[in-house]
Amino acid sequence: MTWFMVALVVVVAAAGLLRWRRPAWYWLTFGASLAMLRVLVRYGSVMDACGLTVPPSRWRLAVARATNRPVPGPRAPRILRIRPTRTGLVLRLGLRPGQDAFDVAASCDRLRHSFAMYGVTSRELRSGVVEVRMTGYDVLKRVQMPASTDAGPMRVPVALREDGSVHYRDYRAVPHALTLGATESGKSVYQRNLVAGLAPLDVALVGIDCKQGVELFPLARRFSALADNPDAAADLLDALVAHMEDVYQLIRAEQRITADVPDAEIAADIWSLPAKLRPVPVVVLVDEVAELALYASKEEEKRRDRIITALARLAQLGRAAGIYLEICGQRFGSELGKGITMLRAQLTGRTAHRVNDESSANMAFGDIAPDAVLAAIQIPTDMPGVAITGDSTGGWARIRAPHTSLRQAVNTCNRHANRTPDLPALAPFRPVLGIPAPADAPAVESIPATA
Ligand SMILES: Nc1ncnc2c1ncn2[C@@H]1O[C@H](COP(=O)(O)OP(=O)(O)OP(=O)(O)O)[C@@H](O)[C@H]1O
Repeated sequence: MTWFMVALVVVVAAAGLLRWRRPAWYWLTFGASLAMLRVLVRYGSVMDACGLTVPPSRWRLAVARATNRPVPGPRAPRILRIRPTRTGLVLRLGLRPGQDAFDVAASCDRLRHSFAMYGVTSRELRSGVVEVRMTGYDVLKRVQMPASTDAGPMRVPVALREDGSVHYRDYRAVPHALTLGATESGKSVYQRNLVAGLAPLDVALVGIDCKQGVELFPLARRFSALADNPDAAADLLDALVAHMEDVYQLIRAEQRITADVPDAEIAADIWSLPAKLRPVPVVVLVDEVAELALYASKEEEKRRDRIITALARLAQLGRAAGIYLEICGQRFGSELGKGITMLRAQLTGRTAHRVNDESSANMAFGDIAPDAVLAAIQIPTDMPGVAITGDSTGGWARIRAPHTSLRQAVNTCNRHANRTPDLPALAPFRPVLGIPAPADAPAVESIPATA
């Protein structure tokens, strides 16, 4: 038995050294320490080969000459810290004079091959310090979120980034977001992860699901208001605008500005109100947004204008009142009529799942991160759930949400049903719980008689 264990350890370690395919379990057992050894042993020569070294400084040359010692070699960035993680390694490098973060970013692919890692990415932490993240295997193939994450009051972990770090949806940093993707690209699973992440928090969930409620109604126990058709959605959005105005009145009443109130204590949004007075924040999830913007008659056109105006007002003014928009759809461009591009401009967070054409990717990233457009159209069809996420800083990353089934999301919502707040303004839209009446089966045409 002992010999068998020794042989197993040797074979697995050899697999790592010989660069065979390394799955996640391999990485967790041996990979991290072997990779750390490999990086430390080869660091100087790899950096030199990748063009990440600088010639020795003048004073070092002078000291060598004065002391009659050999000429010092080129110098690589200093390793400030090396840390093994669940998915790979994180290196913190101190740049030498003359180097910049772009040099390291441009060499990531060379570093990946040289250190035999699956992926290497870099980002500047502060002037002169760059963080290089290395992953040992494809972390997006089968997403496993870490057991502990850095969640916050309005910050939920929703996906894993390709560099192994957790992708958060932080409503206070990025209040409104747009999620696009072709059919079967993984939008609903992403939205389900969001709902499951928000369910345990002190937040009201409001849903508009124009697929007749099939995605959001099973999660109804955790929702304070739901609408499953454009008529109900128009009324619900008007009620939300009225709620927003009430919250603003409350903030005004609490400001009580006098000469002796320090600037920092003047409330300008719900988060600066005392906790006992603070209205509960509201996250509005809209699935298949294009359905709200389509119309076939004059009446429907009026309803459409009402919906888009209310959404634009919530996007413009909602943040301070604690109302956050999460809009999902297949396309969201100017062909949906007036007001759409104005509304889109307010949606800071952008996520694009697989899209069928460049113009759909442009709707998500054309105005903020043009190089993310190419990445979005390259997502393969056999990887549903993989998405590109970007923000107004121009940065973007490849992410994938863990596969959460509808059953798991329903269980999470039911477990936290007692947290569902009652919002008087939205009371008429509170979902009625119970088993819905069976729907009539679609009529089947009789088979024509044949001779
Ligand atoms: N993160 C993921 N990991 C693994 N599989 C996924 C992931 N996301 C989605 N899928 C799979 O992809 C398929 C489509 O997902 P989903 O229903 O979320 O797509 P969609 O974009 O909402 O499609 P539609 O617009 O037609 O409703 C599902 O079978 C789902 O199991």
